[in-house]
Amino acid sequence: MLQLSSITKSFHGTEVLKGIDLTINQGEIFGLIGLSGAGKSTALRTINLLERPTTGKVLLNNEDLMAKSENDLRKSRQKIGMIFQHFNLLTNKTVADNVAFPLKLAGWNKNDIDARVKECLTTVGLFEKAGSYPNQLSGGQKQRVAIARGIANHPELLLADEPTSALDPITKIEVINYLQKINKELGITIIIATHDMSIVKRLCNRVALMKDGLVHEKLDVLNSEIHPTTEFGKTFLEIA
Ligand SMILES: Nc1ncnc2c1ncn2[C@@H]1O[C@H](COP(=O)(O)OP(=O)(O)OP(=O)(O)O)[C@@H](O)[C@H]1O
Repeated sequence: MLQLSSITKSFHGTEVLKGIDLTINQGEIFGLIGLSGAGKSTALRTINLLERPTTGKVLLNNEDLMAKSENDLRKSRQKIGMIFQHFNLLTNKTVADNVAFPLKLAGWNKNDIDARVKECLTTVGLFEKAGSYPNQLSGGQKQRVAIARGIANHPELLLADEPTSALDPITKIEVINYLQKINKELGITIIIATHDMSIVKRLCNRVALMKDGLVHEKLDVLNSEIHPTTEFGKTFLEIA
């Protein structure tokens, strides 16, 4: 469903992505792993053009996102939800209004928004918190609201940038379980950038190990095990 082709990204003349090629299949949970600074978050953010690649192509269902007009790109982006390490909720809006936000932007009518907000909050087990404000919630609850917001517009793809890094180990498992649920029950393809190998082993079907702005090795995750073939891959998996 998604193809990244020869993606490069430079910031102020420094190339931080040096030619990323990746194909992500419909329905999989794919991990971007690697050391700090390897380019995981930047690679993830090129997928919805939050970071526009310097060169290369991003194909979503064979459509070239970089070639689209602003209006068409806005529509394509509605197929891609995103969640972040620090949740990025609107603190002055209720939980329900946070989830409603992308639907308002997409021009939904009020009745449809209300029904969809209820559905999404129920999916993440938080309907009873609809009227609360983000600062009244725990970290895990905030991330679940962010997941509800991320799936509100029926995306095909959810991008997750370090989704559990700000959470304690127990809460982390709770969030992982909800990500698994939306993948299985709603068929949403998920791409996760993370350092956290425990979530990768629990959740992902495949991973790309990144090093210095390149995909160093692509690996299958089978029965929560990853068997790298390169020296760097073996060392990384030992220490991670
Ligand atoms: N907006 C930016 N401006 C300048 N440099 C940036 C910007 N965003 C990322 N970089 C640089 O790009 C490189 C890759 O960063 P990125 O955050 O993608 O790595 P990462 O693998 O996700 O690291 P971490 O695990 O620490 O989040 C780093 O050297 C970083 O400093």
